[in-house]
Order: sequence, then C-alpha cells, then structure tokens
Amino acid sequence: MVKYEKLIVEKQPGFVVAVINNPPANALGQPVLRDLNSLLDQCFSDEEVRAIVITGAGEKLFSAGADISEFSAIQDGSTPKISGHDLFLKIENYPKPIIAALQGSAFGGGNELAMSCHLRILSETAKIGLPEVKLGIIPGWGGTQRLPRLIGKTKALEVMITGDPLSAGEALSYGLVNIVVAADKVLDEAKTLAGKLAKGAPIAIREILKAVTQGLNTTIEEGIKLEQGGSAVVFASEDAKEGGMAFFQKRAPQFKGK
Ligand SMILES: C/C=C/C(=O)SCCNC(=O)CCNC(=O)[C@H](O)C(C)(C)COP(=O)(O)OP(=O)(O)OC[C@H]1O[C@@H](n2cnc3c(N)ncnc32)[C@H](O)[C@@H]1OP(=O)(O)O
Repeated sequence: MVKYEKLIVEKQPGFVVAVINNPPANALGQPVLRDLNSLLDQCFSDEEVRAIVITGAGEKLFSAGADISEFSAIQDGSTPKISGHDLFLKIENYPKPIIAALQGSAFGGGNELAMSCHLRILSETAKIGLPEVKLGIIPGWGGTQRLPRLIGKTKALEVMITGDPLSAGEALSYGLVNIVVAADKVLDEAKTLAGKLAKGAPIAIREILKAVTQGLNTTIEEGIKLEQGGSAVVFASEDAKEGGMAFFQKRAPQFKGK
C-alpha cells in the first residue's frame, strides 16, 4: 500500500475515502498534489475501487487553495513538479466517479479541485469561491474554464472578478454542487453515494463519464459519436447481458465490470 504524507486514505467496500490532512488550511501544496496523484494511479486498475471520495480534515476548510507559501518559488521561475492542471485533468477524465465531499469551505485551488471532480456535496455552512483576484492573480488550475461551464458565464465572471464566494444555497441554485447537507452529514452522504455507485455497472458509468466530459468540449455531432462509441462498448459487455437478465428475473443485477 502506498505511504501517503498528507492524505489519510480509508478503504471502504467498493470505494476509497481520501482525507486531505494539511493543517491549518488543507492548502494544496506539492506534497498534497503528489499524494492525490499517487492515489489516482493506485486506484486506477484496482477493480475493488469503483469510486473515490475526496474530503478535507477538520470542520472549517475543505481546502483554502494552493499553498501561497509556494508562490515565491514560482515567481523565482521554478516549475512545480506536480502540475495542478495535469492532476485536475486526470481527475476530470478518470474512468471512475470521484466525489468531492466539501465538509468545509473551498477557495481557489480547493474549489478548482472540487470542480474537476464529477460530483460535489457541500456543507450548508460552507462557502465556495475563487478569491484569487484578491491576491492580484487569477484562478490558475482551471477555474476560468470549469466554473463558466458549470454555472454559466454571467455568475462565473462575477465570482471571479469580485473574488466573493458563493454561499451553499447559491452554489446549489447555480448548479455548482449536487447536494447541500448539514456539515456533519457531508461525509456520510458522500460515502452513501459512493457505495451506491460502487454497486452500479462500472463499464456503463465509465462510458457515461467519458461521453459527458469529452462531449462538452466538442461539437454535438462529435459528442454523439462519443455516445455511439460508448453504447457499442456497453452492449458488448457481460454487464449489459446481466442487466437485462436481472430485469426480467426481477432481481438486483450483479455487475462485474466485464
Ligand atoms: C492555482 C491556484 C491558486 C490558489 O488557490 S491561490 C489561493 C486562493 N485561496 C485564497 O485566497 C484563500 C486564502 N485564505 C483565506 O482567505 C483565509 O485563510 C480563509 C478565509 C481560508 C480562512 O480565514 P481565517 O479563518 O481568518 O484563517 P487565517 O488566519 O486566514 O488562516 C489560517 C492559517 O491558514 C493559513 N492559510 C490560509 N490559506 C492558505 C493558503 N491558501 N496557503 C497557505 N496558507 C494558508 C494562514 O496563513 C494561517 O496560517 P497561520 O495560522 O500560521 O497564520
């Protein structure tokens, strides 16, 4: 098992929970990015892992973003070993669902990490935003691209040029998160959802994630070709046969990912 420095990794039946443990702000310094990258590589071909939950340690912050103390190194021209862009694209294109369990507020790169995940559960007392402009910089790990795609240009521009965060209610109403629950219920909710997805058809879920994620970056005609490709893959799978049989036998399907 990989040794993580800044992640607490807990294996559950069918999924894994990764807790970002980098006090005081769960800042996404290089050690955190490195551990998240190792976790994704570790779980990629582990058939027992069908979903991943990422959350933060403590109650206040999921993550306050990139580690501001690392900025001087960047200003001196050094290139970080692990690129936030590469890591977040790996998450966004991951073949298994990744759920951000936002037990606390998410700012800057913390929000950008959450937006690269497929699903987001937010604490009702948390805020979520991109305050980089208040530091005289801009969102630098995909926020300028993902936030408009998730909530629309008008509100996304307001969030980024004012630097003011959204409340949980606003985040839900703008479609930035899937569900808002009490702070102490976020992780339970995420585990329940991950457990449900772990019982789902892994190939079908993989092909849906691929068609939606890649389809949003291309034309409708190209997107339909992606969907057709995914349909061909799933219809050729044992799982599709199992799904049909289970339906007619009025029993729960047992999807093996084959
Ligand atoms: C490509 C990506 C770029 C980015 O993500 S740029 C960073 C974007 N994020 C932000 O701008 C948020 C910065 N943090 C804050 O605004 C505040 O913090 C909070 C609102 C999150 C919390 O405020 P409060 O409750 O007053 O706590 P506190 O005293 O500001 O912070 C507690 C400790 O946490 C450290 N800290 C907070 N955020 C970061 C960070 N992003 N990188 C490194 N350290 C951070 C502070 O310095 C301090 O530390 P000490 O207790 O030793 O004074």
